[in-house]
Amino acid sequence: MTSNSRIVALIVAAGQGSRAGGDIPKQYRRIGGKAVLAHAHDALTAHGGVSAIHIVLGEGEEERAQAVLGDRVAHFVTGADSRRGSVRAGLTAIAASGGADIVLIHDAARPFLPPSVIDRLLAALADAEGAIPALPVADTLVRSDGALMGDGVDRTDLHRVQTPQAFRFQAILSAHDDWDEAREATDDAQILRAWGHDVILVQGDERLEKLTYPEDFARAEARIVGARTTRVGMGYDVHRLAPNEELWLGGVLVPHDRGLAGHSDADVALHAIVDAILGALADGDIGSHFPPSDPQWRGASSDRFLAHARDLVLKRDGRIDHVDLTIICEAPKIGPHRDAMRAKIAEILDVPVDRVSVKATTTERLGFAGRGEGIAAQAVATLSLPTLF
Ligand SMILES: Nc1ccn([C@@H]2O[C@H](COP(=O)(O)OP(=O)(O)OP(=O)(O)O)[C@@H](O)[C@H]2O)c(=O)n1
Ligand SMILES: C[C@](O)(CO)[C@H](O)COP(=O)(O)O
Repeated sequence: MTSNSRIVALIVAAGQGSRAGGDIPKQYRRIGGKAVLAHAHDALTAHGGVSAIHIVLGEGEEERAQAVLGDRVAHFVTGADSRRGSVRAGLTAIAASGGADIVLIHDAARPFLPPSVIDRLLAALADAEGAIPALPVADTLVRSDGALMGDGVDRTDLHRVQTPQAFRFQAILSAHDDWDEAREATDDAQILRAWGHDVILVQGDERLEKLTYPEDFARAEARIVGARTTRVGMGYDVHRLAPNEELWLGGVLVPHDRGLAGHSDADVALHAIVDAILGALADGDIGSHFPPSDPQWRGASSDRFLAHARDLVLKRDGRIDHVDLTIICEAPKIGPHRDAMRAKIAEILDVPVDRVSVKATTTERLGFAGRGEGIAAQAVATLSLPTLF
């Protein structure tokens, strides 16, 4: 694998989910408010190396799939009666749309995919045409003899095999094309191996468990709901007060004899909140998302920057628990505008207004704010994010 390798993900989601029961196939059921298929898509997209996602669906399921995927992007392919047939249909579609160097074949029914597993798989492809995640079997294994226990099975060297399975694309495509249709195979690594290639085992992950039976969903739900962490970020910004400028503060146009100067509308309060949210996400700062050198942000309303920060939180399945803003200036008085600012910030962040605090202070006429040369703002944002990975 080189850093230029084109890595394409293939999610198989054309099964009936008959063992899982329920009214709809398991890939469309929700865990933590998000469809199983969307979890799998997000996990693959979150790995920066994946350049395209193909999803194999049951016949006529495109609308249902797009409904649960929202604005996530994927190429849809119609599947077959067996998982093997569905994978083959997906590989054929990838070949027809430009091919790939590497393909990651993944069950939609394995929604929790840590990026570290993908890293291990891709690294292993330096030494083989295929690599799969596997976990050693830990329990005692026995055959059943009706309701009775039969002979024990030696568990030495036995592993549970998971997905995604990583392959050099041409190798797995050829192996599938050459496979005897009369035989079944429960995974793609068997097909590659039967064609004469080595497949490397890398360490799998307990979180990758496949959703197969009804009780698996309750466990998955408990995992995602329980596993959240609180993140706190802080932001600070200053802009200069200048004549002939409008004064935008906290998303509100405040009447004043001067306004704040800057590349955008210079709303120092919203900028501080954006940086606080980005800080909690550990995702750079406002300048790295909206470079001042980019002319498209000249005079831009800072509402857009704050909406962008909100969307980054939502994309990570996060929630904005609280924002605390302090505006530091001698004038104008913030009190008369406080409620309008709180309402506006809450509207942009799409949170109840009681999660937004706006405070103000002077610096007792000391420093640049005290002399009325500029306005400063600082903010603290508290987020709740999933901690699965
Ligand atoms: N004809 C099929 C069968 C399975 N799959 C996909 O293969 C993955 C793993 O299969 P499995 O857990 O066996 O899913 P189902 O076949 O849906 O389950 P069941 O056997 O209980 O009906 C699932 O994401 C499933 O959607 C597929 O794309 N096409
Ligand atoms: C491919 C697979 O996920 C590897 O463990 C598994 O074999 C697919 O599930 P199935 O029940 O065998 O269809």
